[in-house]
Amino acid sequence: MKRTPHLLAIQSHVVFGHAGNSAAVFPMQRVGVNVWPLNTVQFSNHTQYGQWAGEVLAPEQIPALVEGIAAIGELGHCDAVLSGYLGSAAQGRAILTGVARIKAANPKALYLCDPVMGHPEKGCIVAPEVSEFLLEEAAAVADLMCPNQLELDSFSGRKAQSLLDCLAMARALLARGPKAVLVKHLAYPGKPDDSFEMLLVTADGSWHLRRPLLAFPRQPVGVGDLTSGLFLARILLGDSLVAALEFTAAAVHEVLLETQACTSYELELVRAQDRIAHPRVRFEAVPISL
Ligand SMILES: Nc1ncnc2c1ncn2[C@@H]1O[C@H](COP(=O)(O)OP(=O)(O)O)[C@@H](O)[C@H]1O
Ligand SMILES: Cc1ncc(COP(=O)(O)O)c(C=O)c1O
Ligand SMILES: [Mg+2]
Repeated sequence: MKRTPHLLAIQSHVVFGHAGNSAAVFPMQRVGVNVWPLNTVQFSNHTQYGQWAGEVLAPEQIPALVEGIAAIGELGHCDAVLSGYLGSAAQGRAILTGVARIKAANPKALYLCDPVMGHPEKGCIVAPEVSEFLLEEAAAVADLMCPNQLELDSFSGRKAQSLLDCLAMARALLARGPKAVLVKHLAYPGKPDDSFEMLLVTADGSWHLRRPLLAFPRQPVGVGDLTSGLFLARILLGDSLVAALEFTAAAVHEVLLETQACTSYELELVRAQDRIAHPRVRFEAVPISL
């Protein structure tokens, strides 16, 4: 029988609704991964409501919790680490300490870093020390990085001018260490208005994927976290990087269709669970040749 993979997911938790682990844990479980959620914050709701209650986890708790799992002899079973929103660079460094400990226990373990920087237009910006940490420290350790366009622009210090420019920026990030860069959401002058696009770049090639852009009165939150989580889950389940991208795009699209049909602001993950596990739509990742 095939072993069920184990994944340590280090990101935020919201009591109500879906962002961070509250967007990613259930879908990763639903596709067949054992998830170990380590919540970096516990907030009442995601920050795009403009108000919330709750607390941030002290950075030293992250390696302490990892050490606790080592103490019961289970750390070597960890196949991957996922990290998302960081409250501070100190929390990021604590995650890297945890990743180093896990890689020592299981050298095959993968680390996916979602370099969450927030959306300035939605009133959510991370401190400059966090973006600097992500580029200068986390990129060197991460096996996979999943920025959106804003995050890629921030790493590059400029705005992308074309699809080829996005590709060049993703390759520059790849050169800092990751084996693959998934740009979860592309934006560039000339992109068709009705498409939502993603880009995968590895040492072996580059792939571009398009899916329909759906209309929402208010953009749902947690889509990036859902995307990174499903991408890593499918890789652990044995998909190639390209197959994991195609599955993820389809499953996320199914969630958005369900969310749109319910006219809900929060992602309809429970209602969409069968569609997550068995997406009915399919989008092809097309190789880009220069
Ligand atoms: N097919 C789609 N149609 C419309 N909006 C989408 C679609 N897919 C994702 N989105 C929206 O696009 C954004 C996702 O962008 P991205 O920058 O990858 O992620 P996030 O901000 O969630 O990390 C979110 O605002 C999400 O609600
Ligand atoms: C607590 C929390 N975690 C994570 C996120 C990231 O969500 P997204 O996937 O939309 O980038 C947000 C966004 O507001 C948030 O409030
Ligand atoms: Mg995000």
